[in-house]
Amino acid sequence: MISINDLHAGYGALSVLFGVSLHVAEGQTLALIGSNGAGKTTTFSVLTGFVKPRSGKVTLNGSVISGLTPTDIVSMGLAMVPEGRRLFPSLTVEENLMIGAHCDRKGTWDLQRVYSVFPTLEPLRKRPSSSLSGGQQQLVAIGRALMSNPIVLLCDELSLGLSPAAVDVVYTAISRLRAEGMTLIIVEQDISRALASSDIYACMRHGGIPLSGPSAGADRAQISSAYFGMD
Ligand SMILES: Nc1ncnc2c1ncn2[C@@H]1O[C@H](COP(=O)(O)OP(=O)(O)OP(=O)(O)O)[C@@H](O)[C@H]1O
Repeated sequence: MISINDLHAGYGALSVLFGVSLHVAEGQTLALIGSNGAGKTTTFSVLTGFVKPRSGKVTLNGSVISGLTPTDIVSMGLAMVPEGRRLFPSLTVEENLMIGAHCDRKGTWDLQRVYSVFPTLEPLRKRPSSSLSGGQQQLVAIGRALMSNPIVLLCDELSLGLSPAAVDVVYTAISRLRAEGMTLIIVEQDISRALASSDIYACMRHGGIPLSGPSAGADRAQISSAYFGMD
């Protein structure tokens, strides 16, 4: 479904990614975990076309997407829920959702399907997004990304700044999407939450992936060692 092969990337003189390779099969959820500065956001920036890789290749459903523009990458079927949600506060829920549909990619996601998967949004559809709770706003941000009919959805730190109750709401939404067969890559700092919400995990450190594997039965101590760089 999505394959990332030996990706190297950075900013000017700074090298950040040193040979990142990941593969996510159709319907799988990958949790990308790692401490601050490990390179998770940079990986997402390369996947979405905002940072050009220095070398390496990303393929989506067999087509090379690395090096394409962000607009072309969305059209090819890769969408992202950005850290901090980035909704238009004065626009209504429905207007925010419709922004995701502008790429005109054909598929089964439309307003009706978003409301059926996230039923709490429908009664709020005429409300400005700024009047919603943090958890509800995160659902709008996820719904907006779905409106582009992605093959793969990237979610960057969905729980950041949310109350524990709101985080539960958001991860219930993620489990619904998994049940719908969506292919997901989530960045999540909470290791327990990340493992509980994914099929496979990859632990990132210093721009590489020292540890990866199935989430079920993953060795927490080994992950903590890779996460914090302990031997
Ligand atoms: N736009 C940028 N320009 C220059 N350096 C950057 C830029 N964005 C990130 N970096 C640097 O790249 C490295 C990796 O950062 P990145 O944001 O990818 O890590 P991260 O794992 O997502 O961490 P965090 O959880 O803090 O977002 C860090 O050293 C960071 O300072």
